[in-house]
Amino acid sequence: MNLDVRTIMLMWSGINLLGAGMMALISFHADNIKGARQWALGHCCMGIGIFTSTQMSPEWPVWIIASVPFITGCGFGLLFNGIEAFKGKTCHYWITVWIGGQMMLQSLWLGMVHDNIRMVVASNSLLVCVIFAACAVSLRVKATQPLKTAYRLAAASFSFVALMSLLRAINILLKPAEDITLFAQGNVNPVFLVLGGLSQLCISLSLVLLITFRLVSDLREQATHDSLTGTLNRRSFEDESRRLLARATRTGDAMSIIMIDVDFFKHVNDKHGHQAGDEVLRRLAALLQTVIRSEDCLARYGGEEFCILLAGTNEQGAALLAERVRLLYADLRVAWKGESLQCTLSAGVADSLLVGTDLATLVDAADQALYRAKNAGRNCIALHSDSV
Ligand SMILES: Nc1nc2c(ncn2[C@@H]2O[C@H](COP(=O)(O)OP(=O)(O)OP(=O)(O)O)[C@@H](O)[C@H]2O)c(=O)[nH]1
Repeated sequence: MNLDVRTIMLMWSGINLLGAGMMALISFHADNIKGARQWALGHCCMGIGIFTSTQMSPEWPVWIIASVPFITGCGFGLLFNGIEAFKGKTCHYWITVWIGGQMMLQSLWLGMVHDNIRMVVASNSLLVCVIFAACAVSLRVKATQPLKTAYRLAAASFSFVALMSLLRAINILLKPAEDITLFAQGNVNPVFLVLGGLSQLCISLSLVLLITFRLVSDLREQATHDSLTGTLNRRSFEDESRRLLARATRTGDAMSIIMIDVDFFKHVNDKHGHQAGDEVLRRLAALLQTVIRSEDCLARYGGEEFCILLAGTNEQGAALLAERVRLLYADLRVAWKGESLQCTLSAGVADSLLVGTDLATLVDAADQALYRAKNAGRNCIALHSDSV
C-alpha cells in the first residue's frame, strides 16, 4: 500500500484527539455516566503520545523520549479503566501506571540501551494486543438491547485492533532486522496501521454509542419505574396490565389483582422518620419481588400501596399468595438505627372472571376489598367476591 506510515499515524492521533474532545463534552454534560472521563483522558493521552512519537528525534532529552511511550501506554490503560468504571466496578489505576511504565521501560531498554528497534516495535505491538484483547474480554457483558449491540460493537473493534497489533508484531519479527525502523514502510505495515486506525475510530464511536444507549435505558428506567422501590410505576403498570388483560379477554384466562397497603404506615414515619418509612417500603417491595412469577406485574400504586396483577390466576390462587405475603411480612424485622421495625399489611383481591377485564373496574374491586380488610381490623386479606 502506497501510504506513508507517519501520515497514517498522524491520522490515528487526530482520531484520538477528536475522540477525546467528544468524550470530554459528553462527560461534562452527562456526569452521571461513569467511564466517560477515563475514556476522554485515555484518548487524549493516546493522541498526544502517537503525535509526539511521529515527531520524535534522537536529539531530544531522554526524559521526553521516555515520557512518550509512558503517556501512550497510560492512554491504553485508561481505556480499560473507563470500561471498568462504565460497568460500575472499581477502577484499578495501577493497571494504567503499570502499562505506561512497561511501555516506557521496554522502549528505553530495547531502543536506547540495545539499539534494537525491531524489538521495540514488536514488544509494543504485543503489549497493545494484550491490552486491547483485555478490553474486548471486559466488554463481554450480558445486557439488553440496545446496549447489547453497543457492547458487541465495542468488543469487536477492540478485538480487531488487538488482531492487527498481533499481526504487525509477527510480521516485524519475521523480517530481517536491518529492514526495521520506527516508521518502516514495508509491504503490509501501512495496511495494519490503516485498519488499526479505522478500528480505533470504531472504538471511539462505539464508546459514544455505549454512553448514549446507557442514557436512553436510564431515562426509560426512570420513566417506567419507581425510584424508591425499583418496581413499576403506576403508569407503566397500567400500560402493561391493559396489554395482559386484553390477551386474557381473548384467551379466557383468569387474571387477578391484589392491592396491598401497609398498616399504620403514618405511625412508622411519625415515630422513626421518613427514611425509616422508605426502608420499610423498600423491604416490602423486595419481598413481593421474591414471591411473584416473571409473568406477573408488580407496581407501587401510590404512597404505601402496592398492586400485583397475577397472570393466569383466579381469586383463590391470588388469595393464597396474598396470605403468604401477609404472613411473611408480619414476620419481617427491618433493622433501623439499632431498632427493629415490624409492620403488618392488609390486602384486597379481585378476579377478572368475576369482575371483568376492564382495568379500572378490577382495581376498584380490589380497592374495595382492601378497604374492608382495613375495617376488619387490618393485618388480614379480603376477597371482592365475599362482598357480592
Ligand atoms: N416514608 C414514606 N412515606 C410515605 C411515602 N409515600 C407516602 N407516605 C406516607 O404514608 C402515609 C400514609 O398514611 P395513611 O394513608 O394515613 O395510612 P396508614 O397510616 O398506613 O393507615 P392505614 O392505611 O389506614 O392502616 C402518610 O403519612 C404519607 O406521608 C414514601 O414514599 N415514603
